[in-house]
Amino acid sequence: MAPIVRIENLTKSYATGFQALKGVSLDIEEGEILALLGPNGAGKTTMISIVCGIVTPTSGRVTVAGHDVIRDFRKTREIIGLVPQELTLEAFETVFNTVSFSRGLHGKRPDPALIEKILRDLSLWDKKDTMLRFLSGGMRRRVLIAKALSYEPKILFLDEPTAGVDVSLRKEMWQLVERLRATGVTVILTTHYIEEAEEIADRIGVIDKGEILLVEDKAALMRKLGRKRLTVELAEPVEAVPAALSHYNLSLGDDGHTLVYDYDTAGERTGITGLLAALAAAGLRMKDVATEQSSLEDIFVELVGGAK
Ligand SMILES: Nc1ncnc2c1ncn2[C@@H]1O[C@H](COP(=O)(O)OP(=O)(O)OP(=O)(O)O)[C@@H](O)[C@H]1O
Repeated sequence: MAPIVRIENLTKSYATGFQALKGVSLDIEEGEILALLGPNGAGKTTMISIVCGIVTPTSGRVTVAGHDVIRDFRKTREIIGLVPQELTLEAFETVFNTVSFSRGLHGKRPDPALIEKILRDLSLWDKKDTMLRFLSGGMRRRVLIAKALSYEPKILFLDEPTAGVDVSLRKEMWQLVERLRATGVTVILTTHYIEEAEEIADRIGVIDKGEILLVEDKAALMRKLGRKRLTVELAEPVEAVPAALSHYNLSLGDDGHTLVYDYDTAGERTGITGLLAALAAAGLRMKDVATEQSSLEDIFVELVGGAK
């Protein structure tokens, strides 16, 4: 199937001469949840803004459902919902009217039942008659999402949807994204919360200094770059790693009470069985064994740190 969004060799130099994007190419598949991770200033908002037709690229091309985002601007804007970072809302308008108005702006017939459903899904229904200026920051952010959903986009861009949102609301938003995906909507979100990407994304893109460092299926990424650590707690401490175990590259921890073994999860053989047998053969008694898996955060820090 052709990708729903195709980004080809996109560059962007701002009037200041700053090059925010340096040749980005990316295909986004219909129905997926793609999380874009990257440090501040990486170029995430610039890229999203170009896809949404708000910023013009310096060179390169973007198509949405086969339509060029510059030439067929109207068509592509109909398909895309954008939830921006900034909270720009009409202070004196009510929640319900703002969201309904947004639907009308996109040329859709009024649909109060749909607006009600969206507001209920976002826990905003009890605020429907409240003026926007009386809402909290988290509620305003949800109004921005409701506005974008009001015209039933096929693709939804969320620029840091949960920044400054409390934990329970963040979880609610994740559930909402899941429900949207279940209805076939493609979701692209930028985030600083790696936990968020780990929780909800199908694929993860890492962007830094205007370049895509990688785009990969989340599970494959964890398998490929993930490392595991086995920590063996010894019944009696040792002063050094026994010579018979030297080829395992173990390190001694906790004043000789633990032996630590790092291994690659991508390898066919981890060597754990052999290691445990060798420990027993060397006369070391084990009190406990624990493993931990590197998180997406470790992987991200390694990638972006390594690119500096
Ligand atoms: N209108 C502009 N004029 C000049 N430079 C800009 C403009 N907009 C963005 N930039 C610069 O381009 C770079 C990329 O910005 P962008 O907002 O795309 O990053 P981001 O990855 O979204 O960052 P954040 O996570 O902080 O939102 C930054 O260095 C920013 O200062």
